[in-house]
This record gives sequence, structure tokens and C-alpha cells, in this order.
Amino acid sequence: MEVRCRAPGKIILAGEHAVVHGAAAIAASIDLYTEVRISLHPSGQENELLELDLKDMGLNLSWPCSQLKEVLGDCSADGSVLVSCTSEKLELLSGLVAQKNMPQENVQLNSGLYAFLFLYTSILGYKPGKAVVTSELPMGSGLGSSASFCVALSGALIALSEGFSLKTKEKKDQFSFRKNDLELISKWAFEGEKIIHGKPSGIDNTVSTFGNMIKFKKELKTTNPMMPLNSTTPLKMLITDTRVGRNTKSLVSSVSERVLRHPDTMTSVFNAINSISDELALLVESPAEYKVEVSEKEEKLKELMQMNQGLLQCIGVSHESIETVVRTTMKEKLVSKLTGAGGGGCVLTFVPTLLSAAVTEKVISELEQCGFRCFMVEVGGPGVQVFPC
Ligand SMILES: Nc1ncnc2c1ncn2[C@@H]1O[C@H](COP(=O)(O)OP(=O)(O)O)[C@@H](O)[C@H]1O
Ligand SMILES: C[C@@](O)(CCOP(=O)(O)O)CC(=O)O
Ligand SMILES: [Mg+2]
Repeated sequence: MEVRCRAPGKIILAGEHAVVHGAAAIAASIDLYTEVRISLHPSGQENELLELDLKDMGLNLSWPCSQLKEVLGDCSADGSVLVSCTSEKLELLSGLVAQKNMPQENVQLNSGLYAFLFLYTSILGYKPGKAVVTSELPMGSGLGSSASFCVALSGALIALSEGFSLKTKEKKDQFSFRKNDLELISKWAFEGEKIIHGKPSGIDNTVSTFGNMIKFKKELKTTNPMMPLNSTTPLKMLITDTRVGRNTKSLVSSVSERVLRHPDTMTSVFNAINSISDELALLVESPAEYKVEVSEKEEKLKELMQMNQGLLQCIGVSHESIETVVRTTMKEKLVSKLTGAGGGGCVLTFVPTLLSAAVTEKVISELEQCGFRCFMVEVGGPGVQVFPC
């Protein structure tokens, strides 16, 4: 049995970090994907293995299924029953990864490997199999590589699990996830994100699962934190990868430390960001038929992004490289803001409808001279998809 599953990365138009502390945020999927292909091997053979092939990194890892069972103990292996990774289990997973003596330059991958082992064994138990992972997303740079990895992996695992309703391989056109499957995949991916991020809001796994554009706010537990948005005009975004490495977990915890030092002030900042997200949600859904309306709408969007960037700087997650992008694009009256956790990583620049190609090229060339990498993305495509192999 074999399936292939892909899940998109994302941009955050407004509200990163503040969303962790309860404010609203706006995110959209982008046309860059992580793909996970899993094939299950027949059980009952000798030397059964769980293999992981991280193609982009040229890393091949494997664990004997008997060793996994011995170390992790019996597990329910039921995809429909969500479980969280306890600190004791994380300790055991880190022991299994430590044995592999990974090269020092790959140390940031460890949390992704813990998430892989946790999700695989929690959903499929100790079935022998091989997972092959490829990604078009730069890792650790704010485009949600961690969430798209967890969503694509959870999707492939759920598709192979006992309870999955559409294992009718003959009906290839029906080989897709239903709403209930999607909700389950997003929840499992959130458990994976918790291992990688520490304290995720859930926005990244949600947008990677459901795609398009969403407003997300962790409100009362009884209400759905996700509201799909119907964007009325296509948004063109230039992404600049500053190539400055950073780690979401430590940036999120640095913001929480600032909250402890300045609780009232940070609450006010989060409230301001919440208002920016609310306004932005109304704006993207507002009709704009005529050129003048489109440009008015774009001016408002630019202003909101600019204010959000100012507040992100205020909470301590900007970076010299991000400020360089902001200044460079501002020379052409273009607005930029960081996306994701900040501290380096990727920056969004809004490209207005009427901007000439010559200006866009000039800006890109200047950014590339700073050593940055620029690319355009399509905003608001599909979420997780499964394909039979
Ligand atoms: N394709 C992948 N394979 C294995 N682990 C991955 C993959 N993509 C992301 N990860 C894990 O997610 C981490 C990056 O997540 P994070 O710091 O949240 O940045 P971002 O989500 O913005 O890319 C990586 O260090 C790694 O542990
Ligand atoms: C900073 C945050 O708002 C987004 C993090 O995104 P990324 O992992 O940097 O792509 C954290 C979260 O919402 O879980
Ligand atoms: Mg992440």
C-alpha cells in the first residue's frame, strides 16, 4: 500500500506572534509544497524497518520496528484517537534520534524527526514502511515548512490508517479527503507542530490543511478558531528570503518572556495587531470592481502591513536583514513586512496591480545584491491533497 500526500506552505498577512496570545491573524496558503510518500511493507518479515528518506537533505534514516516497540512500548495506533506527546515520550524519541549520530549541521532537524516518529507510531503503530519527503519550502524561514511537513505526513498516515474511509483505490477520482478527515489531519499536525514549536497557535497547520485564506483566532474552545475568507482580488506577493536562519520555537518563547516583563504594554500591542487583522479581513473580502477602488484598497492594505511590521519590531522579532528589505523596497514606495516568526527568514512585499515590471525587476535586483533570494508566490491555493500511487 502506498500513498502520496502534499500540503502547502503559507504566508501570514497579519497577526503572527499575537495569534499565539489570542489575537486574530490572517494567513493564506502559497503554491510551494511539502510532499510525503509512504509505502507500507508487508508485516511478519524478519528485520522489519521504519525508514525515512529526507531527499532534499540526502539523509536516510531507519529504525528496526522491534526496537521502536521495545523503546516506546505498546501504543493504541489508532488514527482516530488523538494523543499528545508527553515529555517522557519526547525523551524516548530523542534517544532514538540521538543514536543516529546526525551531523552537527543537521541538528535543527531533530525536532522534525521526533515529530515524524511520534506521528507515524501514534497513527500506524510499528508497521514496517518507508516515508520519502521532499519540499519546495525553505526550512526555518517563516513559510511554514514545519506545518506543511506535519500536515503532509499526517495526511499520508491517515490515508493509510485502518479507519480511513476512502481506501477504494479503483475509484481514483474519489481518492480525496472529506471534511472530517481534514479536521483530524489538522489536529494531528498540530500535535506534531507542538513538538517542533513548543507553543503553536494552530494557524499554520490549519491553513496548510484547508488552503485558501483564513482568519484565525483562538477564542473560546467552543467556537471554531478558523474563518475562511473570500478574497475578492488576487494578491501578488514578492517573497524575499534573507537567508538568515532562525527558529520559531525560540522566537515564540522570546515574545512570551517579553509578555512576562511588560504584560500590560504587550497586551495593548496584541490588541492593536488584532484590530489590524480584523480590518484586513474586512478589506480583502470587500468588493472592488473599478481601478480606483482597487488602488484605494491596495493603499489600505499597504498601510495595514506597514503598521503590523512596526508592531512586530516593537515586540522584538524583526532583524537587521528584515529592516534592510523594508528600507530597500520603500525606495519604490513598496511596503514589506516579515512573515512567520521573524528574526530573519522571509519578508513579504506587496506588489500592487499597476506596478510596472521594470520597477519590480529593479527592486528584486537590489535585494539580490544584498545576498537575498527573491521569488513570487501564488496566494490562496488548495490545502492538503492525497494521491494514490
Ligand atoms: N521537510 C522536512 N523534513 C523534516 N523536518 C522538517 C521539514 N520541514 C520542516 N521541518 C522541521 O521544522 C523545522 C523548521 O520549523 P520552524 O522553525 O517552525 O520554521 P518554518 O516552519 O517557518 O519553516 C525544521 O528545523 C525541522 O525540524
Ligand atoms: C510566530 C507564529 O505566529 C507563526 C510561525 O510561523 P513559522 O513557523 O515561522 O512559519 C507562531 C504560531 O502562530 O504558531
Ligand atoms: Mg513553523
